[in-house]
Amino acid sequence: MAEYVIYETVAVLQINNPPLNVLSHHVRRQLMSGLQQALQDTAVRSIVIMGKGQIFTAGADVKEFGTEKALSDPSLPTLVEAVAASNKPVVTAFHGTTLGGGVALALASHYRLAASSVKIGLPEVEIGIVPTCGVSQRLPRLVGLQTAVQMIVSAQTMSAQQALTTGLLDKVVSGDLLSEAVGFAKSVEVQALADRRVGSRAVPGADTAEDVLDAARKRLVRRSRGAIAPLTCLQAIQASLLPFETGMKREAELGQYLWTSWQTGALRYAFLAERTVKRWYLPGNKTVNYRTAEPLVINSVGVLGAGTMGVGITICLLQAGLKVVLIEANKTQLDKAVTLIQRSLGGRSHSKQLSHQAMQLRATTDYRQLGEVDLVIEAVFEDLALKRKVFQQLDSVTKPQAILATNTSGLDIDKIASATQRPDKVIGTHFFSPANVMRLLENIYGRHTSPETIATAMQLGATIGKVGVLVGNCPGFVGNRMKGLNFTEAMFLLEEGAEPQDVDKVLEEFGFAMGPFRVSDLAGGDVHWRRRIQAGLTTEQGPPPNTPLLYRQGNRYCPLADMLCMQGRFGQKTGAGWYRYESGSRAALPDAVVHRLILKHRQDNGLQRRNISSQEIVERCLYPLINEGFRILEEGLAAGPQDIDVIFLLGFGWPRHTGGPMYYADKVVGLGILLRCLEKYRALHPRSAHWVPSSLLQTMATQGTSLTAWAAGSRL
Ligand SMILES: CCCCCCCC/C=C\C/C=C/C(=O)SCCNC(=O)CCNC(=O)[C@H](O)C(C)(C)COP(=O)(O)OP(=O)(O)OC[C@H]1O[C@@H](n2cnc3c(N)ncnc32)[C@H](O)[C@@H]1OP(=O)(O)O
Repeated sequence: MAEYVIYETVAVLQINNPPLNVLSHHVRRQLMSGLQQALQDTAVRSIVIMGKGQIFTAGADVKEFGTEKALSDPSLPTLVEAVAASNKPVVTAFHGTTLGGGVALALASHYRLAASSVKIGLPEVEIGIVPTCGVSQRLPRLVGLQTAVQMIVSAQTMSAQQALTTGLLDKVVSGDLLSEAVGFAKSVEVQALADRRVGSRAVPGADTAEDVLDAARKRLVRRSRGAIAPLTCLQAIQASLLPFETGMKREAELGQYLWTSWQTGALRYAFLAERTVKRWYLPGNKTVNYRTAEPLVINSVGVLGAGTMGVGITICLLQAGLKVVLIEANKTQLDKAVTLIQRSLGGRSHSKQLSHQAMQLRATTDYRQLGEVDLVIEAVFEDLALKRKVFQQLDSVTKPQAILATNTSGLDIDKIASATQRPDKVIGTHFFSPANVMRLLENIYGRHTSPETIATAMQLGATIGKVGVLVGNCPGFVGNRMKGLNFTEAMFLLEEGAEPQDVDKVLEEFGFAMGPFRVSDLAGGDVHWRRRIQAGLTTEQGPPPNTPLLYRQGNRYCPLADMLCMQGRFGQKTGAGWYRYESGSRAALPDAVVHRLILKHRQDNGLQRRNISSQEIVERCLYPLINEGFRILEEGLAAGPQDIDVIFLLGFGWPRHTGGPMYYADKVVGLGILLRCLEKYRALHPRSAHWVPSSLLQTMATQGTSLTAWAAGSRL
């Protein structure tokens, strides 16, 4: 609700809609009625709008979008224009975070005041809409085009000091906001309003406008990769160069275009899915869930292994204020890791100058130092026998109640747990590289993992700023199990006529930051080669004896990646992989060696080259992965499609504007079309089991059920 209180001649309208004061329909109604009351009351000479609680407002109520309430009277645009039209001075005073619609209210006001700790931002582009309600027209008039473009298109927040410097704020206050705002409102009651209306001003620096807009356009064309909101927002900003009323009309047209686009639905879904997965439960036993399981308190964590992952994990733990004991048997490696960690945390090599966070690190080669930690994360080489040995040791040196987590990216959690006397305290915590940057934490429960252990791993994820997604135990878990199929098909496309750069280009146009071959070169081709060797699919010398080159373990197989690895072409780190890299450069250059290798492979094996369309590349690379997602749901390895989508959005660079693989299948492709497509490719490629449609998909497509609706019904 919004509260209405009079302080002598000042009417104060306070938004009170915990926890984030979002501008839901009932709040807008009360604000509008408060505004009208203040305008009619002759004793009132000025008006203050502010918020109660932690923040001013997180903006429009995203959960209302797509429902009738979003545009019900008074809609946000109507409320904002009523503020702008007020003939009594309106002062917006904000604190905490002020986003989206909150900024719209402020820009329509005559004065803007804020607490010094405020963060101001326009996240609309991230949910695929234009900052309407006059924001795209008033903001450039107030702060100039350059800053407006930066705020609207980057969606980054601004500090109070920055906002003051750019002219967005009139005053930053450090005392009590309510009394400061009331005092300020009184002081401006006699001031004329005409030049306080932002809409009546001209955009400053209009002479350089074209340059600013052109530069921004070029940047966005390069970066947007199929997302329509950023460039549409830029068009709206450009309209601020027109007379205000004309610009407002243009803003409304562009606003309508995005408001009704499928991409805003997908982006909103992604926003909510990231929050939904926190409400975890076991798909096979819903009584075990985030409400019923209590996490243990974790103050100190051991990290075992100081390679790239171990270092990244240590950095996030220290950044979250936890104490860390880092164990590495190789002293040189340990010293190198400590330097990297200290550098990353802003400390220097002498302990006196270390940052407080870095001082919470104890680095040692001695396992026994793990005796007092509450939880250990093992990050040694990806080898089951090694991990089992390590877990046996951990079991003997750590206190009995300590949780033992493994950062495996696909090994069997139960097999690792069975090396200990405490399988209930063993869990998978799969970080993504670079671990201190990537926001995903895939948590994998084994057969014996206790609810308390799961709750602790999920809580730890939140503590270190990650989005934890709980999944069941299977080879590759959810992410790598699905992703593997994308690369398999990408390689088959090479056998049939494509080049690595063709496949990468199409998937980059679809929205991925990098196509599968560039990703493979970045990650290092040897990682998966070792896994294929361990799985008996290949050997260091080529196919296992008596094995046909193009078939392994009953399925079609492409040996091209193995052939590259046998030549020592592991990707960027060796200067060559699917592409070549000139010294010190990360630019992937098409390589004649690879071209000839593919050509020879086709010739040697009688594989016919044909032209492959972009559509086929998308279908071949993405649909098997999605089909596997349905299988994962069917097998009860993920609680819902949101969990799978969040894994792909945050761990694999899946383009956010498509919502994730499961949302994309459900809402963009359509389950019926997906099913028919899988059946078509199954007929063409009968030796690839991944084209066999999952029964869940078949049932849903046949019954015309929506995956998202099905999932919404089952979520806790
Ligand atoms: C005819 C032409 C068409 C034009 C129509 C015009 C209509 C008006 C439209 C446009 C103008 C205005 C636009 C906007 O304001 S868009 C909304 C902008 N705001 C956001 O995107 C806010 C995003 N929120 C955040 O970034 C964070 O939540 C945070 C930084 C504010 C707080 O973070 P944190 O403390 O970590 O909390 P959570 O993120 O976990 O959130 C807690 C809880 O609150 C829910 N929530 C957050 N923001 C919103 C919101 N804006 N609306 C509704 N609900 C919100 C969040 O989902 C969590 O709830 P849970 O899912 O149930 O756990």
